[in-house]
Amino acid sequence: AAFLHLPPWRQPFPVDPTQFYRQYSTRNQKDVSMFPVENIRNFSIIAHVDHGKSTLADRLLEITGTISTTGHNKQVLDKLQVERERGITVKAQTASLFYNHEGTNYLLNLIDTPGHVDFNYEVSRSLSACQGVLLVVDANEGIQAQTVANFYLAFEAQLSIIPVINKIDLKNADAERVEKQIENMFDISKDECIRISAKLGTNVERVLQEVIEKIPPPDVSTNDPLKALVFDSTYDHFRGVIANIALFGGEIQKGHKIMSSHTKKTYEVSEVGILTPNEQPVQKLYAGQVGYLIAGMKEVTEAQIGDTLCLHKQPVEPLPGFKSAKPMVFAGMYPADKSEYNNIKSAVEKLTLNDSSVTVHRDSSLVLGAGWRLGFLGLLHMEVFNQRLEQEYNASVILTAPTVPYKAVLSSAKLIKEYRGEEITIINPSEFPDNSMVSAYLEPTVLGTIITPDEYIGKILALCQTRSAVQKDMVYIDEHRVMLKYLFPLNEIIVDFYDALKSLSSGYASFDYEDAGYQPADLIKMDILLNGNSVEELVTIVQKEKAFTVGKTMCERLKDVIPRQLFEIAIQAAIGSKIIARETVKPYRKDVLAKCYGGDISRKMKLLKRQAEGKKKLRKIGNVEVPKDAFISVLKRQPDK
Ligand SMILES: Nc1nc2c(ncn2[C@@H]2O[C@H](COP(=O)(O)OP(=O)(O)OP(=O)(O)O)[C@@H](O)[C@H]2O)c(=O)[nH]1
Repeated sequence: AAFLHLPPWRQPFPVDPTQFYRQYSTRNQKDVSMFPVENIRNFSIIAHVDHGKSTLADRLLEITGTISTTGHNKQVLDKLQVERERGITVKAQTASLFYNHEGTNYLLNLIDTPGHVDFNYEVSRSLSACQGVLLVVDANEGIQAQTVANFYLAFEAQLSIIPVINKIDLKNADAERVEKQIENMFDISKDECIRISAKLGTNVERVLQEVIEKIPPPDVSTNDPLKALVFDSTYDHFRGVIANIALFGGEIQKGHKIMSSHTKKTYEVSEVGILTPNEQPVQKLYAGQVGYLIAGMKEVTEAQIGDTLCLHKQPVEPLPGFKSAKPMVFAGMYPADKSEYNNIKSAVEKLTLNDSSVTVHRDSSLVLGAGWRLGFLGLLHMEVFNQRLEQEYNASVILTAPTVPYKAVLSSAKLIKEYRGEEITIINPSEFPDNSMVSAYLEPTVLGTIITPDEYIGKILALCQTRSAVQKDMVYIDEHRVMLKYLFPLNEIIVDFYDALKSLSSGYASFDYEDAGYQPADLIKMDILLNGNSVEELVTIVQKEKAFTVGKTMCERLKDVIPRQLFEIAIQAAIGSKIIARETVKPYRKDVLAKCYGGDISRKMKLLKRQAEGKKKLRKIGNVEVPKDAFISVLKRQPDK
């Protein structure tokens, strides 16, 4: 009561957020009007994978009383099941924190970001709603490839960067070395680094203070017309589309009639709120704040990420949208059971709303029926998407071997009716145009960054050479660590480059890449035949000079994954009508039941049942049965251990 004469934002903030809600809520609706723009900070945590973003986020949530300290809060912001299982953040999540600093109450909006290279796109999206970032670096591992990539994303977006050195509790922590790296690489004085242990909570409070002191408030005004950037959206089975928004002007509340600048469709707002990290309705959201909005958007395509929402009667100049994500890896997806087509179609639609970086084209295969050709940001992205389909939507699908988008320049486009343009993009190898129609092929390339302890350089150079990579740069970032830059054909790294790099460097080398455009390539189409039948899903585009090796490896791999059957199976790789490699799977010698001597019926039944279950996971090509997961395992250059 002693503070009641003070304006609301000068009042000491209760540590328990439930008190806050009691104090500032009317009929269960929270009120965030007590935070003028100058008391708002919007920031993100960026880091290399596993350097501790999620753990730091948990501590920040606890210190600010957003979540209780009693329960075990392990990576509260990682909500998806795949994220908990794989221990990686896939989908960026947002949380509003309340914090009192030197007598003033602040509203801090924390936007969690994924660390893996495939999800770089989510990082830049999160950054567009922020004015600053915490750049977290592991005190033991030091700067890694993704640290560099993330630093530049933040730097180019002109955000304030607060370097945080995490895990100082580790025995091998060497904060000083990491500070030197930061000074060297990013030109940030080592005095600016904060040394913390997110696990133990050491110095984490200091991080909050720096967020307030070093990151500027958003430069916006409530007096301007409403301008809300949709920076993320999720689909809820019961409530429809929930859009995450950052307000660049004006205010928004229930009942407002709003319009999408993109589609010009209008909606009535039914709820606005903040994320703590669960949805908490508020009466109004004000310029500078970050929160969510529900406005009766039912179609998954309505809440386009990057769209600007405004008042129906007050159209505004839309904010610059996001660079749309560019898919780097394509694969065919088919229902494992054809009758499931419609269920899977709706699951794919819902998942792509949450993950708009996936592109979807309808496709069909002779054997697998109707399906889709999907574009992903990378192989992990593809696996995560597949896993989410299975876990969240109970959908069972067959994924074909991943490929990159090649281009072909047609020599006489006018003569080929199907292709109107001179240059076509091929996202499906089975549609690869014949060499006789093409004057040049082009393949996508990436500029890769590898950071490694110098003892592994020899092995890494050799690996890069086998991947047709061209060295662009090599610098020492401290006495023992080297940063290498290579230009790779994208195709050479999508499947297993990262695994190979990790295993030859005992896990110490890190890798990140960015798009580097197209380059001419000498390409050719290779078929895989099983007893003379071409397997559409295994058609591969290869560099001419590598055709023989790739064909041989694929045949050998297939031999390992195709079970013996009643007859001999010939596995062949062919270019046109020329066979370039062959392996043979010998037929069964014994009947599985021979061992049972006709006596034990229950044992016989068990064997037959096991066989029948095995069959379900097989699919027929001609007369040959192939396990469904064969496609990915065949394309890997190194078999799974
Ligand atoms: N010893 C120690 N371990 C930590 C600390 N902070 C995080 N860790 C551990 O490091 C691992 C990775 O932490 P996360 O918070 O999941 O890392 P992340 O950066 O969010 O990882 P991604 O979401 O995969 O990008 C976990 O096992 C944490 O328990 C710390 O301060 N000290």
